[in-house]
Amino acid sequence: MISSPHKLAVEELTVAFGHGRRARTVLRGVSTGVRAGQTLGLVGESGSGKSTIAKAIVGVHPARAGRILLDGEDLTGLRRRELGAVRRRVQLVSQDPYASLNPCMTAGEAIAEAVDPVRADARKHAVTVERWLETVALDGSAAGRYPHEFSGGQRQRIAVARALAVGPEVLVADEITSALDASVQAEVLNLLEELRRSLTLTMVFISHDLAVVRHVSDEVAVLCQGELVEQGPVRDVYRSPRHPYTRRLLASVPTFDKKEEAA
Ligand SMILES: Nc1ncnc2c1ncn2[C@@H]1O[C@H](COP(=O)(O)OP(=O)(O)OP(=O)(O)O)[C@@H](O)[C@H]1O
Repeated sequence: MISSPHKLAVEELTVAFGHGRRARTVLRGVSTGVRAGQTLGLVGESGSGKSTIAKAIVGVHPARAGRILLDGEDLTGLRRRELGAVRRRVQLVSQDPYASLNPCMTAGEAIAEAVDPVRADARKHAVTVERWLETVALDGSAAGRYPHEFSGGQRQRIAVARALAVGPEVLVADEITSALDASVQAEVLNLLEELRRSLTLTMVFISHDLAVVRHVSDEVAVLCQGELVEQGPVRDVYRSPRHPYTRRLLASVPTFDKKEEAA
């Protein structure tokens, strides 16, 4: 165990795809972290490696080098059997809820499976399923419907409910509102914020929308071509970015003038 101020820490993480001469390094020695109960915003242009970090954190992409620490415990070194329990403590919700929701499972079955992977019976877990659906402001009747029978915003709510039903300590939200209309986006974000507070979740919030990131995050980390160039309290980074890349990124959003940040 390593003592760290972070609930979740990423240390010198390198991720590459392919092998030999075809290998392509997508993340190069990235170090970042988020304190318990806080939200870390992760920003960077398209292709900078944000989703790759998210997937590496939940073990979808193996680390070529570096460590991912949860409460000081290195997840990259765990054996398969140990990994199962630990993985439940960190859940990923991504932009496309179809990626996290099985199209052949009803919302109720998906949530029941999250609660109890061994006996994923929606009827057995009906009360819990209904409670989770209500938590994300959906009607209990949603339990019997399939992902394609919901709107994009509703699907995203079910994906959030499914992830939270697992009982995670850390939620990694990867562009979860990008595909939604502005009004639905606000609803999902408000819901997420309420849940984060009530469940004292630690969150990694990935988005290309700098306004949304500023709204939800305590700290922000800036990724540029697979390298982390800056991290700090969100207000400081937005008000006085140190790295030229961060300055360029913020300058590309016209609403971020100094007056607004100073207010
Ligand atoms: N499974 C994969 N195999 C090969 N290359 C990949 C794979 N996944 C991602 N990449 C590459 O890694 C780089 C970073 O991709 P990633 O999806 O992490 O970026 P991102 O910052 O999340 O982008 P966006 O904002 O567009 O989602 C891209 O160049 C992408 O093509």
